[in-house]
Amino acid sequence: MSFADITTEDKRRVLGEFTEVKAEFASRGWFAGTGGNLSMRIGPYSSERFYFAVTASGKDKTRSTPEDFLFVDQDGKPCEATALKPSAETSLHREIYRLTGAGAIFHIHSVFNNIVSEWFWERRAVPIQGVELIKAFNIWEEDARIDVPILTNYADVPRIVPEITERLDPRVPGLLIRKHGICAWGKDAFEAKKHLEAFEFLFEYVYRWELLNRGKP
Ligand SMILES: CSCCC(=O)C(=O)COP(=O)(O)O
Ligand SMILES: [Zn+2]
Repeated sequence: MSFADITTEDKRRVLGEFTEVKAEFASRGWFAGTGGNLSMRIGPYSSERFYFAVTASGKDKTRSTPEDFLFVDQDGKPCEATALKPSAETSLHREIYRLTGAGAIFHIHSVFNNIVSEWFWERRAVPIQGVELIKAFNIWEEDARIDVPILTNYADVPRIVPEITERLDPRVPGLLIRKHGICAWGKDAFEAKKHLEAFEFLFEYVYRWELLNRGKP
């Protein structure tokens, strides 16, 4: 199946859902300074061939316009004639889709995700244990522990890709990039949003817990 076989109705459905999620994240202040990018997969999937809608690069993502998204293929190449440029971080989305077959990937910058990524940089992971919201990742064991990987924030974005390949943990639907932000994903937009919200809650928890424990005897 090629991109041409995807129905207009399907494209409208994806873009409708996409527009809603983007507006919701904008209302939370998750796109400061044009930072952040979102993608949603469309059509059938194989790790060698897939398509997704992605936010256009450099846009003010707090606004809704007819030029907010474009469709690209597994190589990040536009599927239709367009003057829009895909997100500068499309290579991260491509690799996560290739490895996981996810249905949506959301990347946002927040103060809490930036701070914890620096605080735990020497460990290359943020450890989180026993907090209820770990269950949002469908991890139900008693006192579960997860380690959220932290990747190097290379200015040349494609250089981050091999670290995704190496560090992605199938149990943990998110990756931090040092002093940059998080990519969180799920089988569809609903699940990717749930995961992103859970990560942001957990990062704020970790931040506050570390602060509270400074100087504790
Ligand atoms: C001004 S933020 C720097 C780029 C970035 O990290 C980001 O998330 C937005 O890049 P895009 O190309 O997707 O607009
Ligand atoms: Zn970013």
